[in-house]
Amino acid sequence: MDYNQYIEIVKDYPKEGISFKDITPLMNDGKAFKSAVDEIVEFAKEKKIDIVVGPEARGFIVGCPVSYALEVGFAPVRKEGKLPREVIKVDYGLEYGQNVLTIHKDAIKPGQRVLITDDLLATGGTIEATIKLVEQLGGIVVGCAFLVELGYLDGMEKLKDYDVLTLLSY
Ligand SMILES: O=P(O)(O)OC[C@H]1O[C@H](OP(=O)(O)OP(=O)(O)O)[C@H](O)[C@@H]1O
Ligand SMILES: Nc1ncnc2[nH]cnc12
Repeated sequence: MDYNQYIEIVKDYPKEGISFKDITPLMNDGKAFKSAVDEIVEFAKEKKIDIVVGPEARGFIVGCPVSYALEVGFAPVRKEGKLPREVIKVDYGLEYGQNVLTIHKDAIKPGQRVLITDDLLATGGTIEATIKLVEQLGGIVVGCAFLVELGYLDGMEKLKDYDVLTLLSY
């Protein structure tokens, strides 16, 4: 499916100079959303995934239906201060800021095969931080899947050693 028509581009949001790719129209359309989730599930099917990991907040939207379809669990990666039990954390930068991501220490067992999902790959700061968290816990990242990739930024460079699926590129 061509997902291009389901992405709204918003100029200068959230900061001047940023061309924001709004994925909410894609989620609003049942057929397009299902098709996108199905493509990620197909990508993941042969990888023997044990658990899906997604970063807050839009990574949850993509990751949860994928984990449901694969019949595996989902582990949330959240911004600092949001997870209630013992966490490990990583600092990271993104297209419009700086932040800290965390994961519960017991979210992933050593040796588990992990699929990471997010809505969009921009600078790659978020995915890089998420990979670090998973690998620090002993997880094996066997795939990363995104709805959208911003090819004019160098996020993909950070994923050279990983198997990556993106459904739409700008
Ligand atoms: O490749 P990067 O430069 O790291 O950018 C991509 C990330 O930025 C957005 O999340 P954001 O941190 O804005 O949070 P949100 O999902 O809560 O809106 C998006 O959902 C990705 O996770
Ligand atoms: N340009 C962009 N559009 C939507 N989400 C983003 N996350 C980081 N950069 C983004």
